[in-house]
Amino acid sequence: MQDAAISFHGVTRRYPQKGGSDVVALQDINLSVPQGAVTGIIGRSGAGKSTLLRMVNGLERPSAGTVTVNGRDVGTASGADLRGIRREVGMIFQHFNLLASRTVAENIALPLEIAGQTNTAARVAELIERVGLTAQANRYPAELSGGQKQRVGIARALATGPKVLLSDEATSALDPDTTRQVLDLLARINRDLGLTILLITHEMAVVRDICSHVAVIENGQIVESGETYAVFSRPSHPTTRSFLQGVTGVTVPQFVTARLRPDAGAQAVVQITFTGSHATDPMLARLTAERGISVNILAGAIEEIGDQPFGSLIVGLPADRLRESQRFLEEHGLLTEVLGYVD
Ligand SMILES: Nc1ncnc2c1ncn2[C@@H]1O[C@H](COP(=O)(O)OP(=O)(O)OP(=O)(O)O)[C@@H](O)[C@H]1O
Repeated sequence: MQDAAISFHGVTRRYPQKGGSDVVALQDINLSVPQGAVTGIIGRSGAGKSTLLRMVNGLERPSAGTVTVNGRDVGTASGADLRGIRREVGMIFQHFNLLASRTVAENIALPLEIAGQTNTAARVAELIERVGLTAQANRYPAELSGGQKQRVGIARALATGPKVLLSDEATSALDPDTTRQVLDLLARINRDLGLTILLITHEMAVVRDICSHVAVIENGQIVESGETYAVFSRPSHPTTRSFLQGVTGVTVPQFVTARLRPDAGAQAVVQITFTGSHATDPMLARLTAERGISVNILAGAIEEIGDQPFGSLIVGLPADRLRESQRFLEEHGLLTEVLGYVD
């Protein structure tokens, strides 16, 4: 097992309210963020994501429980200890938080200056090159696109050589193409520097694209967590299922949904999910060849999730052979879910 870079043990955060009961932002959070992985925390607005993230660099303190970063307790750290932890934890933000009066290079140099370094030029140049902004080094934030601003944010977060990078909805203000480029950059940094990344998002597509691990948070509690492909292929909580709708690349075609019924019909419409080594197995062909069951493929997609092939097919199967087909497919490592029936 990988070591945990960040651990939450029984973490609760209450906000006292004047003349009322406390707001419980987080309740008994237990979570292990693996070293060197990209982990996503996904949840709706108000679920507790920001509170959770801000505990990792000590901007928030637990009301109960402990948060450790590389084995050091953040919740009780102060002074030099807390500064030491913060140097190991970089952070990027949805609205970039750049200083408008400083150029790209000067923004990136800022954390180095704060750390007391004077000869920053070579380090800044290296960071600028890493994020692909060499041509923009002397521009001001107002002269940059959103994606370029976030690249500056990333370079600035990396300046002091952190071991952990926190991302607070870093792509939420960006268009899909730019989002893709920024996520690619984060994935590359994770690979090249072995940096642990913990990100919060409300978009499952972000999790699909770069997270090897995911935790789903709702009402201050983690309702599901694990390796991304495992959670995607077997979501157990309704919130996870609703986040997954539309991001696994396959939806029931309109001509089928229009006729879909929840009860009986001649054909069962079944979603088949396959992951890892099963992705390329020709199981449907075998279902036909070995059992004489005809399979009507309605939609399908294969993508890569958490570095694993992840496929999803929607097929029609004869309703009177449904049980047998499901058993055959499940025995061979595929997951099946009946979506409804058509005549
Ligand atoms: N300083 C505070 N005082 C009182 N309540 C707070 C405070 N900060 C957060 N909360 C409450 O704690 C809960 C969790 O908030 P948090 O900001 O962590 O959620 P979130 O998932 O990050 O939401 P969003 O995506 O909208 O930022 C919410 O009910 C929020 O109103």
